[in-house]
Amino acid sequence: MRPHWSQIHLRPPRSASAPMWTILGRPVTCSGASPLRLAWLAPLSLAPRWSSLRAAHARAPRQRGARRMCRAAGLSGRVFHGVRRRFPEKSTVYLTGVGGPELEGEPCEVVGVQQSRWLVRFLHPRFNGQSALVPEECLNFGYCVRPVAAPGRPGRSVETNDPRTGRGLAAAQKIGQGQIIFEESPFLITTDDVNEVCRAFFMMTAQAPQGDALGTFNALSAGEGFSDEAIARVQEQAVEVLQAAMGEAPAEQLQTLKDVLLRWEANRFVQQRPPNDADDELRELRFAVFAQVSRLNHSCAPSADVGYVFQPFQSGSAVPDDGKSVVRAMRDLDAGEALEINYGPPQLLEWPLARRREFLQAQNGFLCQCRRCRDEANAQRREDP
Ligand SMILES: C[S@@+](CC[C@H](N)C(=O)[O-])C[C@H]1O[C@@H](n2cnc3c(N)ncnc32)[C@H](O)[C@@H]1O
Repeated sequence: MRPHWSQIHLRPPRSASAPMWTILGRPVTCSGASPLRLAWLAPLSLAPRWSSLRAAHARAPRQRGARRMCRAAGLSGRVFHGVRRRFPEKSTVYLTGVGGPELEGEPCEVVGVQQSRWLVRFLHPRFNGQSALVPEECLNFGYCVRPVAAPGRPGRSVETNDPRTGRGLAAAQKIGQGQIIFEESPFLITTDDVNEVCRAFFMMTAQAPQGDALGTFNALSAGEGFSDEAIARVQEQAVEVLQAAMGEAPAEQLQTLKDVLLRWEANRFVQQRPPNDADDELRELRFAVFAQVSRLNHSCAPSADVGYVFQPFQSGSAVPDDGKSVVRAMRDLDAGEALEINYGPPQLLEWPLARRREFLQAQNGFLCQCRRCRDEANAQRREDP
């Protein structure tokens, strides 16, 4: 019989060889490798419910201009479906309202779903890699760093460079309208909290050189065309993160975090499940960064489109490719034609030049230099010298 949550008291293991938790005062020993089935973690009576968790998230300080409603994105290669939520494999999640104050905010890695609970592995070394089963209302998503996988259907796109828009992609061959150009899973997924972005960066740094995520991230655009206003906002965020963590913002660390946040801002894609995906009750807003998709430039006359594949919700299972991004041709493309997407809402394509540029400057931090904008700006200058 399972003990009631109030009878469970969890303590960090006393030694590396004999990790120990106590239930009703009796020590429970488990091997670090196997999940600690007995010590399932039940919520405290005052644990926040779904609704309050959601409200708390909504109340959390948001970055100005953090949301780009425009760009759809994928999740990761393999996603676990829980009772009502999905977490990419190896997500870092934080415990909340479970096991007592010493476990509040404890970071764990998602391993899977069992018996309608999430199987998580404690990340802190004092837990010796032990696992626990946790009710899903006691988990908050933080970030996920994944190995960089080669995009599906290689050879259909090539890298390009343009002094106005930076590096980009072009069709490597003729591609028919509606055809898939490539598919890709992101290597970095975060919430819209800059602290989580910085934590993810430190995890990528710790994994290097084994992991390729750091190198891939550093090779992405650092928001080269960003306006002074956008740079000042990112600088403010980096100072806040450092002051909260260290009480000061030394110049070297400040520059590092500023670069990290600029890269993230320039390359993240908003991921949110469609509203009709009713099973996924907590439709959390997540940001995804890709090795290839993040190379797609914006155009006000786009040639490509990014969509994503969402598998039907199946509680308690892992689904490969759920949320994977799929890049398709919006029209027939010749070899060498630029692959460009619309970073804005669909109606942006109907707006006049000034409104489009204003929107992209405010939401994405750069002055649009796509062919259509340049042509229209030149035409206006000729008409109104
Ligand atoms: C997702 S990245 C695209 C790849 C990027 N050009 C690179 O060099 O890696 C977005 C960044 O590319 C640049 N960019 C994309 N589309 C642009 C456009 N239409 N006009 C000017 N800059 C653009 C901006 O610097 C933007 O922050």
